[in-house]
Amino acid sequence: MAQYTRVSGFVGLITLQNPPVNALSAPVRQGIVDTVQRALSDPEVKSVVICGQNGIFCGGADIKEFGTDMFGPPLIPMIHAIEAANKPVVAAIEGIALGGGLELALGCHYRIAHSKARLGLPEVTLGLLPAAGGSQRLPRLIGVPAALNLITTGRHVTAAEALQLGIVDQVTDHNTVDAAVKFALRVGGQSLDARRISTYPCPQQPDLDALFEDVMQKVRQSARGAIAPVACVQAVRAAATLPYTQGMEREKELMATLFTSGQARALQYCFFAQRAVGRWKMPNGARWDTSKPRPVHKAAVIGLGTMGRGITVALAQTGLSVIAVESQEKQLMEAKQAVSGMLERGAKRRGVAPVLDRISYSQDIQAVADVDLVIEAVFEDMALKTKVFRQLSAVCKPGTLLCTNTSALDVDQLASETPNPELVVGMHFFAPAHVMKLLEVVYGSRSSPEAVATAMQLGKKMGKASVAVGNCRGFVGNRMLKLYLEQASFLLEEGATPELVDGALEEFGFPMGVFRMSDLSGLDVGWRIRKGEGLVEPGMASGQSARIRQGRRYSPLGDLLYEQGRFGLKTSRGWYQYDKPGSRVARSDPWVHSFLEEYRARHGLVARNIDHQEVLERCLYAMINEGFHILEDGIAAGPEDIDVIYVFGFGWPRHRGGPMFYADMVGLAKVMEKLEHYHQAHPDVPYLQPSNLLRKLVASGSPPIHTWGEVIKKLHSQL
Ligand SMILES: CCCCCCCC/C=C\C/C=C/C(=O)SCCNC(=O)CCNC(=O)[C@H](O)C(C)(C)COP(=O)(O)OP(=O)(O)OC[C@H]1O[C@@H](n2cnc3c(N)ncnc32)[C@H](O)[C@@H]1OP(=O)(O)O
Repeated sequence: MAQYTRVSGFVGLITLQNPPVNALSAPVRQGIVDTVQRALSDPEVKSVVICGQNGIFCGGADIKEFGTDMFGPPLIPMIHAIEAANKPVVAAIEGIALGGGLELALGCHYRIAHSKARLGLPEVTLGLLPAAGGSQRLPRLIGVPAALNLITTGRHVTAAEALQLGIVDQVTDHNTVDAAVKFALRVGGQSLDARRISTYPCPQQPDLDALFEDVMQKVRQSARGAIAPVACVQAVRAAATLPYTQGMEREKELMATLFTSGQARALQYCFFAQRAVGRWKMPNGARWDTSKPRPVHKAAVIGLGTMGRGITVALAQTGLSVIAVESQEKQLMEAKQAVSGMLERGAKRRGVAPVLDRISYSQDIQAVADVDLVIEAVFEDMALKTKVFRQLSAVCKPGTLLCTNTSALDVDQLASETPNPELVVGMHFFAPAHVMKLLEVVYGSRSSPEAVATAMQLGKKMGKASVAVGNCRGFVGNRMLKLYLEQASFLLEEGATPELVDGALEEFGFPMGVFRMSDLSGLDVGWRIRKGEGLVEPGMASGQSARIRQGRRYSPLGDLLYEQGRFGLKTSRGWYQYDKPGSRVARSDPWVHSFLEEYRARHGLVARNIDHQEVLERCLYAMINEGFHILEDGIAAGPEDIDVIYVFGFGWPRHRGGPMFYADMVGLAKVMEKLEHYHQAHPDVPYLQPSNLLRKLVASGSPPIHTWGEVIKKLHSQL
């Protein structure tokens, strides 16, 4: 919908009306076409202003329309008609002008933005390109390098940067629509010959071929297999080398490939999944819209190891007062220095002042007496955490929320150590906690809806994708990861090398393969977790029972490397070798290859050829199958929760949507059949057996992912 009014006697004012972001749905496009026509045919009207209602210009094409039978007037002719108009059209940009919204503004003859507005062409993040002329107009307006930067990254720019780049003509701190109307009155009747961007030649660029070659190489490298960034470069190249009409043809051609691609579907799914996880619900019926979060002004962090330091930084950067507690003096001093460094570097990057004075440090847990929320981040040991929770219960004011940053331990057990278990939740951050965008908010069986709502809201304020999950060993992320890691080790036993496994996973789109990741996080970390699970005993790694533990297949390879002091990056030896401790450049290590050969010989294992496909199927399908168990158990409320966790916390390539979306894309029947095949080949790996839910979904004809909830509900009602 678009409203039309005549203002100041001579200006036709068109207001886009489609809350919340005035997306260009079919009725909005129809409204624009009709109102522009009306303004142009009214002899009293000398100029036109286009704005959006509620202080928002336009959030772009309506993403919900993609993948449906689109009707209504198409964007390109609509924007052409505006550009071709014989009366000046001014875009009054408040709030946002994104995607098709900015393309609409680029079709106008002038653009005036409010100083707080943000502009951008984020189509690439949805697996698309700015195909309503944006890829052809923007380079003509601001030059090839700047346009390439904006279009291939999808980043938003401030009004100030937009003015500097030449995207907007004027920035105002006052009422943007009033400023635009005034401007429109002034330019009414002036020639528009120099105002139609499509008629501009693209600004000359020395050595265009070298520029595009360089950009293409960089884009391909960072895209990790995503096709949209590459298509964006190709479209801008068309703008730089072809006349406008031919450039538009190329834009259309490239868009046609992207529009129906699986990657675009995956990225658009991620967009909505990211928003859906905010609408959390618990199995007991508590939900986001009926649970009120408590205000949190002052927080405490207990334990200043790597995680505690990152959490302290994240809280302080969110504007909270933080009390950081560490009982060991030396550790406290080191932490203070490290936290200050992180805050200073972060502030420098963002061009703001560091917030060092928001944090006070103490060795004494009594210092947390008046905080609203505590995040415990001590060593991953139940006895130690229990002790801390008992102390906190004695020290904190009534009603303080007690959160644990455990990555796997039982939140209910910790809650049972306190007189108010309803105030206990898990807040599972991912390292480095001030950088990584994921937070698992773990509710226990007695966590109150208010406690969950508070942790979720705090996570959102910290800029994290926060996902509410149930309590079980490893929660969602680590529970699935365990099987992925195990399969990777089994593949080494069967004949693969770390390079082969990592190569397959990196080709799939992970930023690093499982063994490079293990070297980075430290083989000692994995060893300690397995020890905590009773899987590791000294000497056991090479004994008779080495490859069967707790009644099922086990690979002691990681333990053997640990016993050799190969902890990964920190010791410059792990699954790979590194030039020096901390170096990130992984080089193949012949020692590891001989070690694997000797290991196989010792255990009578015959190496066979393993290809990339098997690596992907074994590692990913095992993890996906566990995802179905998690849904069945009600630990995650829906597949979106699992997918957001994997995309934001585990480097799952966003253009593949997350593990559960990927399973849907591959086909549930195929995933099930492969799991059955691998389970038959490895009967000592029980988790390769397809889950009930997967079987049920396949039996119901593999319904699309957004309807799995109904099958899950039915399954629960039968239990
Ligand atoms: C064969 C070829 C066929 C060719 C067909 C051609 C058609 C296309 C032609 C041209 C290309 C143009 C493409 C585009 O424009 S793609 C869209 C580009 N725009 C964006 O990517 C913006 C996406 N939105 C955001 O980034 C943010 O939502 C925000 C910054 C606008 C606002 O952020 P915030 O205030 O944090 O609110 P939410 O993110 O929570 O959003 C609120 C609510 O609004 C929904 N929403 C947002 N943007 C859109 C949109 N563009 N379309 C539909 N819905 C949108 C969002 O989903 C939230 O709702 P909820 O999911 O129900 O919570």
